[in-house]
Amino acid sequence: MEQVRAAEAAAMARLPEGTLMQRAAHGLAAVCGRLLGRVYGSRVLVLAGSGDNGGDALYAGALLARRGARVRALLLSPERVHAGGLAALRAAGGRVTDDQREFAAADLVLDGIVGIGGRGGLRPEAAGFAGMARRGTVVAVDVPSGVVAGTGEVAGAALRADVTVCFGTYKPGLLVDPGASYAGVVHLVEIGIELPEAAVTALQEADVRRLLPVPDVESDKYRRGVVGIAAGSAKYPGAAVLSVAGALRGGAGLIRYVGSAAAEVVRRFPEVVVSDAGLAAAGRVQSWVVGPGGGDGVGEVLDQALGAGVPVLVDADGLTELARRGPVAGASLVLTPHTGEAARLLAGATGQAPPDAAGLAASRLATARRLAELYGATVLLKGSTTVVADPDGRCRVNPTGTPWLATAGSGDVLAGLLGSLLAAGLAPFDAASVAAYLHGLAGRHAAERGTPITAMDVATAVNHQGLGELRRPPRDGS
Ligand SMILES: NC(=O)C1=CN([C@@H]2O[C@H](COP(=O)(O)OP(=O)(O)OC[C@H]3O[C@@H](n4cnc5c(N)ncnc54)[C@H](O)[C@@H]3O)[C@@H](O)[C@H]2O)[C@@H](O)CC1
Ligand SMILES: Nc1ncnc2c1ncn2[C@@H]1O[C@H](COP(=O)(O)OP(=O)(O)O)[C@@H](O)[C@H]1O
Ligand SMILES: [K+]
Repeated sequence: MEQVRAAEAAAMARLPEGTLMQRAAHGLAAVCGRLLGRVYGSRVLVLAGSGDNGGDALYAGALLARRGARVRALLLSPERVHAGGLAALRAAGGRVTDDQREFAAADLVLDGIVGIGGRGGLRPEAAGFAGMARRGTVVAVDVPSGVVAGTGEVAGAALRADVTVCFGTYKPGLLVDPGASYAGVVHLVEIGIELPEAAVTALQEADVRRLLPVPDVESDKYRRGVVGIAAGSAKYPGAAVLSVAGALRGGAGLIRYVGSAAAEVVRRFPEVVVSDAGLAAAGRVQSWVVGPGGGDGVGEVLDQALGAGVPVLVDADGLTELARRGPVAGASLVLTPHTGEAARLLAGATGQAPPDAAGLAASRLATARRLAELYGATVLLKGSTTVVADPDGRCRVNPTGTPWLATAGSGDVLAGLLGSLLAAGLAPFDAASVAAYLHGLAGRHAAERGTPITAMDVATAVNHQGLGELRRPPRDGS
């Protein structure tokens, strides 16, 4: 958020005073007008805190009042309210109220309590609104109050918005849970600020299209990439089948499977080359996937993979084993923990007791970054919002996915898919973020009818036609 402030300061220095706030307020009022349909005669409540966020809300309230809305403003700190915003609202016919019942009666509530200047949990006078019954639409100004704009963390209560109108740039807190679940539909209003490359980004369809490997005339199966899958055990043979299913859809030219589920794997996928000897006997690969359903023998498998000189993806039982050892040097590593595994990994690296997994889910960006730094690895932290952190500090939030993906074995499919992209030569950070993107889209496609899906449905859906389009260059060649 420091970058946003610096960019705003630079723009403000160029522009007449108040220009950015006026742009923000006009964009905000326009969205509110569309949501209301008929502005004239509608009831609007502005919740105004003491900073510029309250200023935006009051100016937008004034614009709606000029169009005939009955606008009331509830001031959370009347002595420190944005004076210009309040004067504009009054001049337009709006009034100040202290009647909290306006909240339930309003057709539209503008949440201008705090924006990017919010610190700590909402103060008690504001927190009460978080749980209050409402009839109308709640529109958050820039960010739902109570959500930390830079991280998506929520310290205590936050206002639940139907729509968030953010200014200049999407704040990470609108894209990462738990914050994202408070934001509703997010609209961006351009206010003319120029930002440096953001610390947290999200892949767009065009990025995925650019990154996904497509075979050309010179390709052969080895050049397309060979992925090695060391997964499954007597107890969990299914994990082997599912990670191979994911890998087959990732675009590698050949899959070598090593482990005790070789018979199950070839029965289902005759195209896979299998062996039940060690990794060294498997032949050359360009990446190893270690751990899904790995069972007790996973330690030795991990040792062999780490010594193979190719990128290694460690998942599931492999992560538990890695946590026992703590950070290892030498290999290019991708770790794919859910929050429970992340807790173990943190404990393994710090020697402290494992932190509470729910707490890690509430601070997803910080958790992924910390693990990436501690293990010198690319970390894909799974869950309601998947985030990918690189040891070089970059971070991506995955924009696709659906809660239907929370089904046994879907993580195995993701591991195979990601391993396949590594073998095809994508850098670990790109491979992880593209895999999460495709996995999330496949999950959405499989769950299109709103019925439960299986992990194998997800793997199959990666080949769905819509996703296949991502591998085709656009017709204009751009
Ligand atoms: N700086 C700019 O040029 C622009 C800023 N804009 C708006 O300005 C906002 C940032 O404004 P500010 O820097 O004034 O900060 P905010 O208005 O976001 O918050 C600061 C105020 O809120 C109070 N506050 C902090 N934490 C609180 C909490 N937990 N509970 C209750 N009150 C709390 C503080 O005492 C302070 O008065 C942006 O989010 C955006 O809405 C827009 O107008 C666009 C242009
Ligand atoms: N609430 C949720 N919303 C969206 N995706 C989820 C949610 N919970 C889990 N997922 C996704 O489902 C997959 C589950 O993987 P994982 O936890 O490894 O399960 P398993 O080990 O059974 O395969 C991950 O891709 C994860 O991001
Ligand atoms: K707000």
